[in-house]
Amino acid sequence: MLKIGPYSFNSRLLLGTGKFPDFDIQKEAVEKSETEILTFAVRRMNIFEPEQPNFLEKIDVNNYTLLPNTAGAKTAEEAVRIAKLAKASGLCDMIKVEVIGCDKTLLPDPIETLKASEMLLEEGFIVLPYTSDDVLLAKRLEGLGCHAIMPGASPIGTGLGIINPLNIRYIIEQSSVPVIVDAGIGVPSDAAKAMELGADGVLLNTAVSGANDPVKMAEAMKYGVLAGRASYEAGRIPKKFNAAASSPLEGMSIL
Ligand SMILES: CC(=O)[C@@H](O)[C@H](O)COP(=O)(O)O
Repeated sequence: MLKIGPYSFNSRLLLGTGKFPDFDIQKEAVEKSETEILTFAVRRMNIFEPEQPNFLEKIDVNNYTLLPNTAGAKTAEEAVRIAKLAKASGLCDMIKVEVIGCDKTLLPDPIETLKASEMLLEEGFIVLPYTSDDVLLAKRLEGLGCHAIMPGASPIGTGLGIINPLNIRYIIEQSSVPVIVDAGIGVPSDAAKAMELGADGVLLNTAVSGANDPVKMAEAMKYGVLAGRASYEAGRIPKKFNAAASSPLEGMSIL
């Protein structure tokens, strides 16, 4: 079970909803992924204009927990404004804090992310900040009371996978709240790697929406997350630098 604040989920895969070729493929991919949490940019939603086109229109949103995110915010104040808008429109009280500090790298602004998280916690939100893989910043965010920490594997949309597994491992080891590796996942083995490191979940979007076959990739990601989690729970063998026969012959007579 993935537990975030008062919420529990069976699936550990969180899926972004943007950039799909069309709404039918989006719907099918979401279903195949078996995700229970969908994230979307509040700014892209016509939340106060139900008659306008809705980019989740094909999805039965009652079957999912919607995780609004503050994409587009460049300051803490903007992020808080977006989060309040989401709450006012009746969306879930969970918020993914995304305050981008650089248009080229799309890396999160650490200071504004920290500020926004603090302000949103004071407002009673369930706060999930998207952060870099900075170990000390992750600790500071947890110290504020954030309900989960979402370190990036690599910059959004790059599909480069986990650039710094050691930092992700440190963040996981020190954290007493769920760690969800977010952004930069390219293939299911990246998602599996995150889970093998001990992540509680993985959030991804582009790897599925941009795949040649998004529906098949959504299913593959589901298995990647499941395999990685099972491997983590099973406990891997230690890495060794000396070979050890898989079928030891000691004590056996050679024919
Ligand atoms: C959808 C969302 O929240 C993105 O900002 C997220 O970080 C996913 O990144 P990828 O598209 O690289 O998976």
